[in-house]
Formats: sequence, C-alpha cells, structure tokens
Amino acid sequence: MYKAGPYLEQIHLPHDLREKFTVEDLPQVSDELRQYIIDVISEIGNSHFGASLGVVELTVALHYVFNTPEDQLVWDVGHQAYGHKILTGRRERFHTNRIKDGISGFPKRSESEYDTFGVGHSSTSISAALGMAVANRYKKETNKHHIAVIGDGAMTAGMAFEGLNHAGFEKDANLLVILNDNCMSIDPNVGALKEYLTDITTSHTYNKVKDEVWKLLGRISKFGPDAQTIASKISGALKGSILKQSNLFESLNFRYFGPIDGHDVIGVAKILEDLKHIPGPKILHCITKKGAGYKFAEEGNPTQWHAPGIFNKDTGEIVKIVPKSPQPPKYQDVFGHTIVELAEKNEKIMGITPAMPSGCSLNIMMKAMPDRAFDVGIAEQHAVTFSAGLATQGLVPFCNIYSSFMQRAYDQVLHDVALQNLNVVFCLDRGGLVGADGATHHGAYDLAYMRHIPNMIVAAPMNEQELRNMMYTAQLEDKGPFAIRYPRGNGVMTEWKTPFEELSIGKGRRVSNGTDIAIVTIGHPGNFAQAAIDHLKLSGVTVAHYDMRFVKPIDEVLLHEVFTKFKKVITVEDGCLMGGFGSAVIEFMADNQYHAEVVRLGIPDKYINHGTQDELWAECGYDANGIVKTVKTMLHMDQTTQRASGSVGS
Ligand SMILES: Cc1ncc(C[n+]2csc(CCOP(=O)(O)OP(=O)(O)O)c2C)c(N)n1
Ligand SMILES: CC(=O)[C@@H](O)[C@H](O)COP(=O)(O)O
Ligand SMILES: [Mg+2]
Repeated sequence: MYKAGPYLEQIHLPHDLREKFTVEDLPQVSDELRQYIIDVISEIGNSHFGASLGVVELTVALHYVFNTPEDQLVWDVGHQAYGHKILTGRRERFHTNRIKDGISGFPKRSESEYDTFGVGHSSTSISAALGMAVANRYKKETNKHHIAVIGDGAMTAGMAFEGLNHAGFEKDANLLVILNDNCMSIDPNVGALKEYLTDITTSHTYNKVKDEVWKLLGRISKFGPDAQTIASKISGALKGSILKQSNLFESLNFRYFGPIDGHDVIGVAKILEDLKHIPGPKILHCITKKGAGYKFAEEGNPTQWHAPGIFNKDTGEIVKIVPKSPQPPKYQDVFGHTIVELAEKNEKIMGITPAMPSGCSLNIMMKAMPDRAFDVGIAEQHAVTFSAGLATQGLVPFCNIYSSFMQRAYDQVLHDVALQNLNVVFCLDRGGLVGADGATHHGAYDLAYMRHIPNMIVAAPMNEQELRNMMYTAQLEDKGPFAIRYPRGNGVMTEWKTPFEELSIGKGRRVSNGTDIAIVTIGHPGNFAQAAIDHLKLSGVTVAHYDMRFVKPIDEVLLHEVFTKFKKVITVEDGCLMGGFGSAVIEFMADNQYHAEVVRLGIPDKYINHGTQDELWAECGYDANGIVKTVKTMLHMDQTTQRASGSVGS
C-alpha cells in the first residue's frame, strides 16, 4: 500500500528500533517516519497533520530510550501521535486512520498496549501519567518511567496545572513531563503562559548557565541519587542568582530542563537517557515547529496544516473539492457571520471561545471586532465563568464551545451561570455525532446535560435561518441562560442571510401535516424527517412532522396536539437517548396520562466510534432511511414496499 523506507520497514514494534539501530541511525529513522506520514495523510486526508510532523524526532527518541510499553507514554490530546502509532505495530493499518472500522485518530487503550491512556480532549496527560507513577510506586515497580507529552496549547488548561501542582507534591513519583512548545495551538497559542515560555526560551543568560549546569549534570548523573542533590544545589543557586527566582515549573518542585531543540533526535535521545537517571518530577522543555520537515506546512499557515485534508505532497497544494452547485454554508460560518451582524446592532454582545477561533468561526468576529471577541486558550471552565462575569456587568456574552468540550465546564454552566440566571448565550457547536474525531468528540450529551438545569433555555435549529433567529432571540433583553446547539458541517439553505425573526421561547412548529403517524424532531435531524416523509408519500403514507425548536421549555401545546391526534409517534434527535429530547417527550406523555406507541431515535447508550457523519447517523438508525424503516415497522408495512428506488438522501 504505502512503501516504508529501508529502516522504517524493519520496525514493527519499538523493541525493533531499540535492538536493530543505534542512536546515530535515529535521524534516518525520523526522516523515513516523517515521509511515511506525509505519504499516507496527503492521500487519505480526513486527518490531523502538522502536530504529528512536529514530534517525529521526539517520538523516535522516546520509543528508543524508554522501554515502551512497560514505560508508560501518555500523549496529550493525541492528535500528534501518528508517528507513535506507526512505530507501535500499526504502520500497515495507518491508511485506515479515522475511517469507519479503521484505527482511531487518537491513542486508544483498546487499540494497543502502547496507547497507555485514551485521549482526544486536551490537558489530561499529566494527571494520567502521575496516576500511573503513583500506582507503580505503590506497587513497588519503581523501575518504570512515566512520560507525559503535552503541547504548549494543552498546557494553557487549568487541568494541566492541577496535575503539575499535585505532581510537585509527589516528590518521588517517577514522572517526566515533556513540554512540546511550538507556539501554536490550532490557531496561534494565547495567554501569559505563552509569553512566559518565550521568555524562558530566549533568556540567554539563563540558558548559557543552564548549559554549564547541564554538562556538569551529564558528568555526575552516573553517580546515582546523590547526583541529584549536588545538581539541584548547583542549578538552584545559579538559577536563583540569575533569575532571582526559579522558573514557574521549578517553583512547583519540578526539575526543569531545557529548552532544547526538539528536532535534534540524537540530542533529545541523549538527554532523555540522562533524565532516566534523575528521580522525581521533571519537565523537559522542547522547542519544535508544527509541520516540521515538510516545507509547505512549515512555511504555510499552521492552522490550515493542523488538519489540511487531502493535499498534493509534491506541490503542497491542498485539494479543495469544488461543488457542482452552490452549497449551503457550514453552521459554524452562519454563527460567525451572524454574531458580527448582531454585534453591530447590539454593543453589549461579546464573543468567547476556548482555543477554537477557526473551528467555531469566531475568528470572523475576532477580526472585525478584536476588542469584543476573546480566545481564552484551552480553558472551557474559565470561558464559561469569564462569560458569567461579563454578564454581571450587563453585557451579552456568546460563549461558543464545542459540545463535547463543554462537558468539562458543566458545573460552571450550572453554578456560575444558571443558578444566578445570568444572560449568557452558549453556542454549542459540534452538537451531535461529529464523524472522524469519534467517541471523544461526539456532542452526544448536551441536550441531556443542559435540559435538566433550572433556568436554562435549550434550543436547536433545523437550518441556518432557524439558527440566526435563535441567536437573534437569545440576545434580546434578559433572556437568562440560553443554549443553542448545532452540528458540525453544512446546513441546508443556500440562501440563508434571511431577516431576523424573534422566536417565542418554547414554541415549536408543525412543518408537515399528515394523518398516519407523527414525527417529532429537534434540530438538524428535522431534515432527515423531511426526506423520509417525501419518500413515504410514494407509498401513500402521510406523516405529520413537528420541529420542536426548543427542548426546554418544550412546547406543551404542540405535544398536546400530537398525543391527541396520534397513537404512533417517533421522536428524532442527534443526541443521546438517555435523558435526551425523546425522554422529554415521554415525560410529557406520562405526566399528562397520554397513551401512545412512541419510538425514540437517537444515539443509543454506548460510545459511537469514528466514521463519516452519514455512516454514523445510519448506524444509529436516525438518518432518513432509518426513519423510513421505523415508520414502516410501526405501520406494519412491508419493508420492501416502496415505489421509489434507492435509498433516501439524508
Ligand atoms: C478540552 C479540549 N479543548 C479543545 C480541544 C481542541 N484542540 C485539539 S488540539 C488543540 C491545540 C493543542 O495545542 P498543543 O497542545 O500546543 O498541540 P500542538 O497541536 O501544537 O502540537 C486544541 C485546542 C481539545 N482537543 N480538547
Ligand atoms: C484534535 C482536536 O480536538 C481538534 O483538532 C478537533 O479535531 C477539531 O474538530 P473539528 O475538525 O470538528 O473542528
Ligand atoms: Mg502547540
């Protein structure tokens, strides 16, 4: 399938690397590994890219020096772990990356013993690796090493500091944190920490003296544990005198080493070898470049090369699929343009994103109104409570957080916003199944975790016009906490810049009339229902379709109509069935003593792996075909009875 270079093809597992090659061979191994990643990802697309190229040398050095998988290697986020996957027995399957039934795009324990911890959401690696270190200390397995590789972006999350704080307290825990500093998140990294890291990297005096200490360390580190005491006295005194204070990490009892060139694979291997003999919590600060070794990514826009899609590896040209007819916009872009349109008229509107300006299209507002739109770093909890603070002063913050990332800030939503009934508008992008990112990133739970919060309004648009009207309505005076969730990807309206209409809170709408059965939907799956209804007409079935618009407050008038008129009802949601929208409809039915046959379609009570959205909606049975099948089953129709050929579009 894809040809590995002469060295790489001999490496099926890391012990091959350690047994067959010397440290002098590592540059060649790195070059071949990098080329393999470029060869595969340029053709399959649908993957992350720049981050993995940035850690090729680090990956090779880590698997060369440490006895993986006994030594525990934890990748933070894990989008940069393609080299790790290729070196740990998955080279021949790597072309199935993020494809349904193929390998996951992130480290996953069930996929390999070398994937010591499942990741995807950022900033978990230090806590996990510390847990492993303390466990092995307790089990007296003190020969094991525990390494967390965390990026400068991931380091901006509070959880990373919670891990550092605890690790610095566990002085004899054998933990090595590798800070992979490339000054990038998906977009350029932000915050005071970024500036601080730059200071450390550029403070020549500190680094020069550090080199002297480092050489001394190298000479004495063979002398065992007392080398540590000598070294810490020397380097502590020098640092204290030079910087008048140890650096941030040392003040948390970490031994700080670096910054070093993270692309000098031989140098990195030698330093890692030394660090193996220094006990206690250590941090190695590596300077790398995202996209390193592939000039188009190095010289191009690093945000674009974070996940470029298919590209011509020889020319660096990213393949853009040009649609034959005008396509509906992405929901995120409707958000991005609409918030600017609203903010131009309402000076109270502010925009907040935790490190996803391009992903959620708040970058449109950041460009147009830089003093009113904030990228707060990978800090979802802070983003929510920062928004709450803004709201206490009469402003109207639109806090945009991917649905699955919002899971991290559940208490801030409840405790800091809803309990105080503050007027924060939550825009939950990536609501529902997202596709290739898989189980860690599916926004499966927001309808459930938002609808049981008192004071919270929970809405989901069926199309772009509905999204705009919900955003318009949410920014009107004193609406209290308002959540609007919408999916990854495109809507359905090519003409979407329609005039704003204020919605009545909690009011849904009947989209189609029918007599045989009722379908009650929330959000984008209303379009699947429409496609199914068109198809069923061919079989003479007429379906009433209700788009509820709001999960909370739910339109009880409409539901009284549904349960008065119909004895067969289907609910459809791109969300978990447990406690979701369908549960709300069932609760209404029970509370009002209605009796009907209700089938709820949505995400079952299990984790859905990666695939395309269409594949996953079909797998869960709530795409148009799934709805047709359910209607026919409930109406006891022969599933083969259909006048139209082929499947129903989603
Ligand atoms: C909790 C959480 N928030 C946001 C993201 C989205 N995300 C994935 S990678 C990334 C940037 C990570 O930057 P860094 O750690 O520096 O890694 P690099 O890509 O630079 O190698 C972000 C924001 C995430 N995966 N998890
Ligand atoms: C690794 C990570 O968490 C992000 O890169 C995420 O994959 C972005 O998702 P979208 O592609 O839906 O913006
Ligand atoms: Mg980075």
